[in-house]
Amino acid sequence: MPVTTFDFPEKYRYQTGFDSHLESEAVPDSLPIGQNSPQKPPHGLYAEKLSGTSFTAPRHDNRQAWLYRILPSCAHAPFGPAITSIAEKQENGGGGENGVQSSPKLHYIPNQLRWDPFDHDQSKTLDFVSGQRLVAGAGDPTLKQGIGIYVYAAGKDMEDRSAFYSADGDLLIVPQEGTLDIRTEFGYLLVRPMEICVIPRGVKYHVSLPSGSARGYALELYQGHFKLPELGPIGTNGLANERDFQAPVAAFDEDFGATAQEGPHSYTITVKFDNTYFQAHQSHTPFDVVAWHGNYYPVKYDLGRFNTVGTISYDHPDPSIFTVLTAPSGVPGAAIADFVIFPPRWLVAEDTFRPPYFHRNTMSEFMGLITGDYDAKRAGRGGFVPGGASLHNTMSGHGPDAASSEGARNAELRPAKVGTGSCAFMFESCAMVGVTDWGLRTCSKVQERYAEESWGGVPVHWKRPDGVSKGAHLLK
Ligand SMILES: O=C(O)Cc1cc(O)ccc1O
Ligand SMILES: [Fe+2]
Repeated sequence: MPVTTFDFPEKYRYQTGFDSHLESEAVPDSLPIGQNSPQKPPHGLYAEKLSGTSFTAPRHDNRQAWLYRILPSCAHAPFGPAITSIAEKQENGGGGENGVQSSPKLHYIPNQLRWDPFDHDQSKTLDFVSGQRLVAGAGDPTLKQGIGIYVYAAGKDMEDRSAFYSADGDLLIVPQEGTLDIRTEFGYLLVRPMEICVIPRGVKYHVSLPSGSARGYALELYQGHFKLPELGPIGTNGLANERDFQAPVAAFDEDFGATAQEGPHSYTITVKFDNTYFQAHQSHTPFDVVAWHGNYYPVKYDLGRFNTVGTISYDHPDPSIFTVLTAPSGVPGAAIADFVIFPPRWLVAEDTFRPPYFHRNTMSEFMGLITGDYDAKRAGRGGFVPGGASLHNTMSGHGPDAASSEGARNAELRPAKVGTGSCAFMFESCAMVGVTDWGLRTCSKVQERYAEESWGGVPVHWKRPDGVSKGAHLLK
């Protein structure tokens, strides 16, 4: 059989909508009309359903897609152990045998943590999958509960004729440097810094790097799916609008033999399954979906389109007003993962301490910086820097550092634009977040004096109304 690649000039043309029911066909009349499973689907295609929720999930949660493809996904040789487990990949020495639970050990610690920028892949030996490192997480993918927080650094494309999928969850990718050219079963997504994308659980993809290297952050959702936050009194528009989410259009290759196992080339399919990597081979391309429809599909979003709202009177609103996407935990109002951004915005609040307030939170806050700097944190070397991160875990006190706090107390409160040319983000979770050995030690990026340098110098301003100070300095 000849190997051809259809040349799709519209490779990066998208259709729009978040959790919409979309459909796309790369060849006209490939989608059956009025039914999903005709006796013989059009053009000799196979119909295959991809279920992102149980069949019986309530309508507003239900996520399913129908794929019309040249060969069904089941036609592959058995999976065997691949690179090993996440634990081994991270040089933790953890065991990762075929089928053995091998999530890395997580350290739950109350200290505030901040990381210098994570290393690039200078060696050019890591691709988007092998270049991922689990920094922190909570829960367990086998129970479909919790999250994994990753950083990635890649210096090469994934191998030709390879694809990856995660059975563990949906992956929210936040590129910090370098463009990701993501070929998915549903079509292509080009994702650049200041854009994000979500690849749903089970969707196969291949990542190449047009810019040669890439670095960024990712959050894997072991439970449920991201939604747009409720808008409440904000009304019908605002924050991230549905129409700004972009989904691929169908695109496919033809590379197969007369039967599923007689193709001319071998494709490697890698799956992350309970944080353990398995590989299987098949002799037909996994990117053979000619048409699809449904509401379970990968999507990208340009953070520059976020419609930021804030106070126009006084006080510092909670950062929940900056929520781009939220993944419910099951407890009303408590997210297992919120994705929150801090975009450029005007601050106009009167008689207000304008930076993020001093804070202890039952939710844990993992922050990263895509570009620029974050108000209330020291920028530059040793500070909160693009490509670095911080974690303020459940009930761990944090807030503006001493210099920012003093500056804000004394600032003249004119309207001021903050965050120009910058974007920080937060993965906020109702779970207590544990840190991996890699995150605590192996990466060697933890700033040992973060808390001391940030808050050790916070001055006492307390004045007793009676004018008598009992400060220790007076007792000496
Ligand atoms: O800790 C942080 O920097 C995140 C944050 C920002 C904000 O504006 C208010 C509260 C909060 O936790
Ligand atoms: Fe906070």
